[in-house]
Amino acid sequence: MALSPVLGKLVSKRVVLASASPRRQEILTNVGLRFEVVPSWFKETLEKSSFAAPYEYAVETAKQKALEVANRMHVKHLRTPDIVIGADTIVSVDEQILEKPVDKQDAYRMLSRLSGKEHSVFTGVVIIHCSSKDNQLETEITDFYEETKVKFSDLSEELLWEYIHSGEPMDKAGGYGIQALGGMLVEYVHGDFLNVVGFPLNHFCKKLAELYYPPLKHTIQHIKHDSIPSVDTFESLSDGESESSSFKEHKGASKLDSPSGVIYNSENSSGVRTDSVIPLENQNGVSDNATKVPSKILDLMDGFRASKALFVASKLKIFDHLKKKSPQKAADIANEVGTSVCGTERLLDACAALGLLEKTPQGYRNTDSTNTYLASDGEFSLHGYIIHSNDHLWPLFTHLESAVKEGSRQNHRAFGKKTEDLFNDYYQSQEVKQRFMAAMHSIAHLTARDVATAFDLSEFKTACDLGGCTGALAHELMRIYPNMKVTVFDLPEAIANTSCFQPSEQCTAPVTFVSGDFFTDDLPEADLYILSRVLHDWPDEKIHVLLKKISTACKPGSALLVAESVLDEQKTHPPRVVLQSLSMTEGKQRSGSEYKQLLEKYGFTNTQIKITGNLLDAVLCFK
Ligand SMILES: Cc1cn([C@@H]2O[C@H](COP(=O)(O)OP(=O)(O)OP(=O)(O)O)[C@@H](O)[C@H]2O)c(=O)[nH]c1=O
Repeated sequence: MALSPVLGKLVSKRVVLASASPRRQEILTNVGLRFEVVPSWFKETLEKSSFAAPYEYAVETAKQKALEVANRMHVKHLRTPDIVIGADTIVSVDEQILEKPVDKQDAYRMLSRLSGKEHSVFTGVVIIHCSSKDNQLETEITDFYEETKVKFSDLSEELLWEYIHSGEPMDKAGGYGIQALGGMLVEYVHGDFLNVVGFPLNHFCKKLAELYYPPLKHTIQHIKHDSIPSVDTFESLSDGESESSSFKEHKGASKLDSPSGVIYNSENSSGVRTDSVIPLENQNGVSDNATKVPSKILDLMDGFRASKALFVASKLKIFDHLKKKSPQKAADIANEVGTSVCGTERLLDACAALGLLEKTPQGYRNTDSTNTYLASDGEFSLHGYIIHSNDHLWPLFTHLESAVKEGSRQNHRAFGKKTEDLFNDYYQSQEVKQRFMAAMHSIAHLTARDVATAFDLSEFKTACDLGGCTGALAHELMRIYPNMKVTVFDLPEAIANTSCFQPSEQCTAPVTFVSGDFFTDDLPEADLYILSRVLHDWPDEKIHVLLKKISTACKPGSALLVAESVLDEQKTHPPRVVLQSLSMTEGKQRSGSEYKQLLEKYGFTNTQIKITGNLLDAVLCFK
């Protein structure tokens, strides 16, 4: 893809996204940018009336968010990032600035104000280049904003409330998400769609192009433009140039201090006439028709190497060793792990290249996210799921060609077993059972908070998590809703092995574990039943038995909470979920409307869907 040359400039840098917004993370991840997420603690409380224009407020808020993270990392974590990116999205209507609603009433006020009208969405973006001199943080700040105009249809009260009850508005500026259900409210969009979603990617790439490939004096011509330079400014740039043209060497020629005398005007996207400068060719003299590197395809070609490097480093517990002691040299790690020095060094370098480790002259060390997600004792460790991916999914995926030809799961080829019964497979050996439970625990623990808070569940006094395995979600529910009693109902083989997954500090009443088979045994009584990562695994006949049973067990007013990754209506997004389907289980991944239809068939109504931005979404329906 043509965007890669400029993003490629960031590959060797420690890039930090100072934002908790899952949408920003996704937009940047989707174009292959590698970065660490450090959400900002800056409170969005700047006095709005002190800004002459709404975009100035968004830019200043973005700047404060990013500066807070840069300072905190420098002072507290003693790790100065190279680049911190901050952003702030606001909605502006009738000269008012709307941020995220504080509650449903607030969402109602915002959405009724937007109904039938055109409004502007501004995202302010700040790119901070950081360095440390004499232990002082030095920053060079680049900022810009983007405006997109959006018009809503007239919204009926009923539609408005139904939308608010979906839970979608709550973490979104203006109280809507154009990328999901909120898209249905929109009559037209003028401008960059991704800007509305939370990050103006196109403008960001242009800005980087401007910073990293500043035009040289002899190759520029002055042209009058109606807007910012065309996308060719960065599309035509090859990545083949040497590192000497990186930002550091060229920063003198950037807008901050331009030796060529070229001043880059402050930009806007709303058609204000500005003088701007575009290069006739990039500074390598590479012409526009030079071969472009299809980076997305190359990334896909190499994806298996990256996955396997992660799997092997996890299996060898390298991240655990580095969490206990760092920095460490390759030879020391090889010695501890019992591997070859040359092989270990290559693996460690690969992990550093992938952004999982930092390589310093003193040795290798984990990044913060590696400590959190990859060390096996990290609070939100994915270790169990990674080992499951290596030992179970990898062999299955090596037979993908046969799976596609035959349309069936490849257990027999991958494991020499004819059985299609996933759970019998898993529970036959103690080792496989523990691995499978650790994998399920990883995902359940990581997603528990978002699933438990997707809806206000405080009205339910008793809940039963069917197939709740280690009880990760059950514990989180009891922590969040202290008046709720939660039972986990799962196969005896699973219940017998839950003890090592229980939280060390029990700050709530204990979760009750009951063993049984949800297809054949009576279900424990509850006001709220939960099916987390169950429905996608089973064929329709089994789902029929299960949902019929739950529906019968539910009293009027009881509810069912389904936690699954919900596909978009086209069933091509999120790609992670679409790819999961290739395992060829007898079940399937479903879109929001498919879940709604399925649940309605069993007498559940008022279905609400919350896309959480985490690995699992939540669907709540009532009997
Ligand atoms: C209009 C619109 C907004 N959003 C989201 O609204 C949040 C804005 O809030 P923010 O303060 O800029 O960001 P945040 O989520 O609080 O994160 P942080 O950067 O940590 O402050 C961001 O999430 C955006 O995606 C959507 O997802 N879709 C839309 O159509």
